[in-house]
Amino acid sequence: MAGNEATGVILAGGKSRRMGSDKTFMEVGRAGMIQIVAAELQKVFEEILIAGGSEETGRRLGLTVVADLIPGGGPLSGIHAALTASAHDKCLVVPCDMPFLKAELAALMVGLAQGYEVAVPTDGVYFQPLFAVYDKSCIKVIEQALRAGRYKVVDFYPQVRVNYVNDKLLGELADTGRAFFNVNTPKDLHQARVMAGITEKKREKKIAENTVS
Ligand SMILES: Nc1nc2c(ncn2[C@@H]2O[C@H](COP(=O)(O)OP(=O)(O)OP(=O)(O)O)[C@@H](O)[C@H]2O)c(=O)[nH]1
Ligand SMILES: [Mg+2]
Repeated sequence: MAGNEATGVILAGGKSRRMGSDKTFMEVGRAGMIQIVAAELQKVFEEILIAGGSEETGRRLGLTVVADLIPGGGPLSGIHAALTASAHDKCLVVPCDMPFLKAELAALMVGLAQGYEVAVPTDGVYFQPLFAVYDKSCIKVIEQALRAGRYKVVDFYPQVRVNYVNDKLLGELADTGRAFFNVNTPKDLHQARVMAGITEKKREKKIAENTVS
């Protein structure tokens, strides 16, 4: 899978307000969400950075944590810091609370970002700015947005070259509803655990039936 020419970034500098306590390592299936996300990205990226969060998170994962350089802008601050620190020009940015994301989709997005400054999935109405690829050439524009208090990630898109990727294209590779499922509330966490459990049971059934090895 093509990913060697890009850096994987996991955003982890949030306050988990809706969850009520730090959601980073909350378990879905067999591991903490950020551990699942890191393991999936490791299939594609040699360099993975954690944007925001504690040094302890980095130690537990064996990954480098980069602190927000212009704090207070939410995920946009994390994207900015990661682009500044990454070894590669392009960063595939994901949140720590997307436990069913797929490496195949990450690799596809990196490929679709070639020749663009941003590649973002869209259904024509909504964007997935936190499953998107950003180029270092966005740093200046993002910095201006942060300094002006324009924190909504998609707001800087009109200023750069964006590949708006029809999410039907991603849907050919994986169930995007599942892959982009985002755990924000205790209810979402419960649902994610149910989703993980169902799959696990299906897998065990398949193993029992000898249809997978
Ligand atoms: N580096 C960095 N990451 C952030 C920041 N704010 C949010 N994130 C991350 O961005 C991703 C999406 O944010 P949310 O799902 O809203 O997470 P959150 O901000 O912890 O949750 P709420 O407080 O409930 O909004 C998560 O992976 C967060 O950890 C920030 O200020 N800096
Ligand atoms: Mg979220």
